[in-house]
Amino acid sequence: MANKSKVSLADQGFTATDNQKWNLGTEALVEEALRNGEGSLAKGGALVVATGKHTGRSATDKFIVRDAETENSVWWGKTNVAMTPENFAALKADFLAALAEKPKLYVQDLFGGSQSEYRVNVRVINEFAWHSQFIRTLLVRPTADQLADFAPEYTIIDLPSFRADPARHGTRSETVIAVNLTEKLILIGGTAYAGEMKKSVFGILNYLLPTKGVMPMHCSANISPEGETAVFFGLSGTGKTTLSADASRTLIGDDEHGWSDTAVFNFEGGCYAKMINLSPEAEPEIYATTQRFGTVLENVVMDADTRTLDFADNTLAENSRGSYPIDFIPNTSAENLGPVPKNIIFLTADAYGVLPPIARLTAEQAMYHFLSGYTARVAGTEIGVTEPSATFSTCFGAPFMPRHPSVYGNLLKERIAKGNVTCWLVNTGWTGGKYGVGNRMPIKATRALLNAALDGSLNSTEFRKDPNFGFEVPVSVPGVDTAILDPRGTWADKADYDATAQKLVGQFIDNFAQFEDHVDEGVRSAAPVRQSVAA
Ligand SMILES: Nc1ncnc2c1ncn2[C@@H]1O[C@H](COP(=O)(O)OP(=O)(O)O)[C@@H](O)[C@H]1O
Ligand SMILES: C=C(OP(=O)(O)O)C(=O)O
Ligand SMILES: [Mn+2]
Repeated sequence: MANKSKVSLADQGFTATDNQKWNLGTEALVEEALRNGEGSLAKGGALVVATGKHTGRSATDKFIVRDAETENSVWWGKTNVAMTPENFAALKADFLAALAEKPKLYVQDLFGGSQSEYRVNVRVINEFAWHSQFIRTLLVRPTADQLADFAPEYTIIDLPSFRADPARHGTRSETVIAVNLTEKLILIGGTAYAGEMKKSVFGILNYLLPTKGVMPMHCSANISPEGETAVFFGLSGTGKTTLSADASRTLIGDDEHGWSDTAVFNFEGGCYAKMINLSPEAEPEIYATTQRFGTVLENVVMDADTRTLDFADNTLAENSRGSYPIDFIPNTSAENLGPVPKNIIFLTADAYGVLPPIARLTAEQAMYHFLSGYTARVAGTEIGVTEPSATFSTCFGAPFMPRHPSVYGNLLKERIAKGNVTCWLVNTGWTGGKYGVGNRMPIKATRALLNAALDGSLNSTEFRKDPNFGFEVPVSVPGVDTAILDPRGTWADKADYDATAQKLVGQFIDNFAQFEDHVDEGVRSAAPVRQSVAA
């Protein structure tokens, strides 16, 4: 069969149908998906699919096998949850039995990582053609020559129809993402959310690269016309993908990067953008990707007759997504890298409306915020529930970081200490009051503030010190409504602002207790300050 690898599934010890589709390209995979009834075509040619129950990652169903390899190298706790080798063995046996039953399989041999010295060979075995299309879009596609002698190092078996058994497999539910770093095997079952696959590969690289002197980062990255790189850290929904796609800057990538001694490089070959309320005016580059063949749209609602897309419709998911090859964005780096960064941005979507839209951080404050990894989620979809809830996810990506946060933190510390980098905190969340009272920060305002920070012009303006957080906040920025720069001023009820700010300060301090012993006094004293607030 064309494109079949020199290492067969049988060579890997897997029993499988002969009906294997190896390294199919976009046209063949989309045709397969349509023929299998997995999805339909939208106006312009994008493939539209629905995932069913799981429309986002199942963070609480993810496990790492705890064995000699991982016992002392993984940071066990709430996010990295252990699976016993015995449970994994049972799960693997059941996965292989399920695999043997599939009438057809899609296999892709891909790279995790764009740079040859820092990448892993990943084989992904899929039940769905659209998943095969997704992962070959998101990972890096080998050339024909590279495929000819490709040997898989890590293997992902992705079977959405598999149902895990908590009694037999030690899982929490029927859904499972089980990572075995010794066997170099990842088993994904009971979910059709495609993002699990790409974030699993991210987890492998986050495990491996610190030992090679590379800092792996949950961030987007782009380059100014002058050749200066900026990286944008942030948890899901804070704006990495949105803000990194900017016609005036060259995109390196939207989600996963490594910072070596000489460069910031992409791990991936594609992007995965949020589609909810996507606006052609605010996000023209991303919108354009939805109107063409090769893009996969996950849980976007479409009119069956006209095939027009309705990005405002959240009936299938709030987390609707579009995946597309990186070169669907007009201005991208051909080498998938840029120089080491001049600016580091921490994006946070503060639903409390407490943080300013932009603040400049000292090196110690940057470490404090990196280890904290704050964002705030809106309270959910229940009517009348308007209280936001704080989320602290260390390194702005706890679910993907197998090692102790201090491993990643120390890599950042070394890099900041080399100098020549400015760190910023950017609130893409609420202004004019908390969620339910105020509004989401206009994308235009965020972009204008970022541009001023990144072109250096902001550095020469006047700053004030934030009384709660101690960082510096610009007083006025050309082209931006001065009023939004001071969040307290945007709140109708100042006492409510002060109380809400102090509530958030308290949550930061409580969360940071776990890191106190891992940082020096400088970072400890970069904490926000508790103040007595008049009742
Ligand atoms: N000021 C803002 N900055 C960035 N994104 C914003 C802003 N206001 C609203 N949004 C919306 O928030 C979402 C950010 O999502 P995305 O960029 O995909 O985040 P991430 O890549 O960090 O998960 C998008 O749907 C975007 O349209
Ligand atoms: C794909 C994801 O990443 P992000 O939301 O950060 O873009 C995800 O968290 O599932
Ligand atoms: Mn993203």
